[in-house]
Amino acid sequence: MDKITDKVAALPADAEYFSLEFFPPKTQMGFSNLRVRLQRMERALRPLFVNVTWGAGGSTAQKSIELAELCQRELGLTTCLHLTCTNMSQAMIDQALEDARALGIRNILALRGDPPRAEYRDADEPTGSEEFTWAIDLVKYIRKKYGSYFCIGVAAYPEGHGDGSHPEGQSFEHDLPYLVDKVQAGADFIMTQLFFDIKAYEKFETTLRNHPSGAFKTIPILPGLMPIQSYAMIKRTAKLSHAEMPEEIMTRLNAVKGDDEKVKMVGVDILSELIEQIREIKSRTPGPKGFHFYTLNLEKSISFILERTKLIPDVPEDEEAIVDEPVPVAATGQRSIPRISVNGNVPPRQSRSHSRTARRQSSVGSDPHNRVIVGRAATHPEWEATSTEAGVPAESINTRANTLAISEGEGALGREATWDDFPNGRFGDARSPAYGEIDGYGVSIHMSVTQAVSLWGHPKTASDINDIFVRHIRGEISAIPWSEEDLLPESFIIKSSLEAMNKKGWWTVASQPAVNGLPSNHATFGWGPASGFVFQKSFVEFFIPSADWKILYDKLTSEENEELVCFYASNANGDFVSSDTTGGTGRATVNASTNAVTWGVFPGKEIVTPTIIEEVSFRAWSEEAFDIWAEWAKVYGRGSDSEKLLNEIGQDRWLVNIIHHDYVDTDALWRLLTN
Ligand SMILES: Cc1cc2nc3c(=O)[nH]c(=O)nc-3n(C[C@H](O)[C@H](O)[C@H](O)COP(=O)(O)OP(=O)(O)OC[C@H]3O[C@@H](n4cnc5c(N)ncnc54)[C@H](O)[C@@H]3O)c2cc1C
Ligand SMILES: NC(=O)c1ccc[n+]([C@@H]2O[C@H](COP(=O)([O-])OP(=O)(O)OC[C@H]3O[C@@H](n4cnc5c(N)ncnc54)[C@H](O)[C@@H]3O)[C@@H](O)[C@H]2O)c1
Repeated sequence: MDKITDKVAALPADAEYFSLEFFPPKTQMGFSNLRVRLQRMERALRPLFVNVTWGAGGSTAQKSIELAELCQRELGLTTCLHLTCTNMSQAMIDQALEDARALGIRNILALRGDPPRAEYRDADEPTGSEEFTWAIDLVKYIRKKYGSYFCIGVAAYPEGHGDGSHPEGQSFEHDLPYLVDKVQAGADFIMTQLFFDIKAYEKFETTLRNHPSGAFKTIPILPGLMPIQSYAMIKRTAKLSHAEMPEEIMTRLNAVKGDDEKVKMVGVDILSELIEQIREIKSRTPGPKGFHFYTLNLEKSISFILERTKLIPDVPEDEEAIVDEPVPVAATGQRSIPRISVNGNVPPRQSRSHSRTARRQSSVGSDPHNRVIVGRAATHPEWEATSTEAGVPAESINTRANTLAISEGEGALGREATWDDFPNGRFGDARSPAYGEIDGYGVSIHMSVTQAVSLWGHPKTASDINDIFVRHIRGEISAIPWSEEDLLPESFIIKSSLEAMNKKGWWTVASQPAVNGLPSNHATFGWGPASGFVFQKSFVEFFIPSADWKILYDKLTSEENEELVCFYASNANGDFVSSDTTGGTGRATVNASTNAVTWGVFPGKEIVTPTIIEEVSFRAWSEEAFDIWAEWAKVYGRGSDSEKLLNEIGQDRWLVNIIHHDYVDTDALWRLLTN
């Protein structure tokens, strides 16, 4: 029984169940580490099913299928594959559905993805192919082609969908008729966008359940919930998802915002309370009650929340003795999809008890406040073993392990689970399964054509692009395709240097100024626990024309500078060069460098290094950074001047990241680059 609706129907009427969403990790090490994490989570948390995300436009197609294969076939988890339908060819959709079927996957979350860039879809399509403009087109297509083989889910938005699809603005009322259509076209269940505003959710579920069409009377509706992993992350994600953060929640988060560990703990409280409130709303409709969690590939917060709210189902006595026989899969990177029959030869799993009255009692309690051991060195068995497996020399891992402080604690997952303190952002820990993603939906400029054009116009020359970057530095436009937000206040002190770089066509996408020992409660630079001191090395990441890069490279590798800077650079063809690989200037080639560029010293703790720049994370990010040129180009019509310009520019640039080691001379990097 692998269709979600069959599994839900088999549950007792008072049962609760939940699903966990994962995205394909960005690095090989992340994938290996996710495998171990998934095994742990599946055994300890027992989700009814798991979701695997799909990069908009098919950007993660192969990796998503690989992860779905791991979940469904190796771990035997009921898996729901997300699939988008815009900005990709019908052949890709067909391939994904065939792959899913071959793997024994019976559930698809049918999504639109990014707003369609219409002219791109038609280009490589044979005439007579399907039109995919909205998610409903995919729902209909799957039903037409596969009948009832797949159980189909669709997305819904308690606070309205917010990408500018509706000229009237964003609201649930605008979306409602289209949601009715999606369900009437054959959707079997609904999963919602993340939200924190319980009133909005109450209105959403009540309106659906009482809708005169009767379309939503009994359909499973799974509210989407995102554990709060860090203050900056949740604010960014809520903004991207157009989810309102109620004042009461913000007040609680603001009170602890400088201290990541406290933010996570308050986050567990907030989510647990939200679940209680949802329970009250759901109690008005008979039948099992489901919850969906956006895990962002992280494990600790979610396990505390599930334990606290007693959502983890009990293990029925007759299942205690069952040993799951994993189905072998190919190693990561060597994709092999066994062509098995439609019904698959995957051993059926025993049904599990999801009754509210038969919940597992935690052996360790459920209060994270008592169980977080702060600041232990991250000699984490999971990281070490699997990172070595992923090809990283043990020696370099140990160096990292000694400097990285990951808070460990127990809980449903046991001592092996980790918080992954700083996985996100481009300069987080590339070994973490969660590294480098904010939603798991792949490369995207996260906006409609109309919004993109209103921000960036129709650039026709490189100097138009200089203007866009300069205006972002000045705060005159709120985003560039590589950075969806205004600059942080910390960038203000290097604004004139950044402006000077962008004016000469060195387009900056990220940076930080040097800091030499400011108090951890400093208004602009402070972070971490009280009474500490924080430090930063200056760095800047930017696109530079090939011709300029040749000159700058010589400068960086000159005798005068080579000991003072580290750099990483790559282009759209994947050529890579770094200060580790230069040789030639007297310095022997050394092991891959690891640059802690932000660190903090706190009473009673080892040094904490939240931001690290190294080759593996730079390479993973730079591939995406170049894809973003192509994403931006798609905003404009095929063959248009802007499209041509952006595609050409993407080809002629290098992306360079330069770190200056002299953090005491806070102006050193900027003198080097602007003189
Ligand atoms: C649970 C969940 C999981 C997700 N997973 C992924 C993922 O893995 N990968 C990814 O890239 N994205 C994912 N997304 C994001 C999703 O792709 C985007 O939100 C996308 O912009 C809309 O997708 P949809 O399926 O809701 O689209 P649709 O149902 O097509 O709706 C999009 C908007 O268009 C409107 N609309 C629909 N039909 C019409 C019509 N005929 N005429 C006019 N307006 C219409 C709707 O009201 C809505 O405002 C997910 C979202 C959710 C909630
Ligand atoms: N695709 C990915 O893998 C990925 C991963 C992480 C972040 N991002 C995106 O990249 C952006 C940066 O994320 P982050 O977490 O690494 O860093 P961040 O947003 O914390 O920014 C890092 C620093 O760069 C500065 N900065 C921002 N824009 C700049 C610009 N145009 N020029 C110079 N400096 C600038 C900021 O003020 C800040 O000091 C975000 O928009 C994020 O969504 C993408």
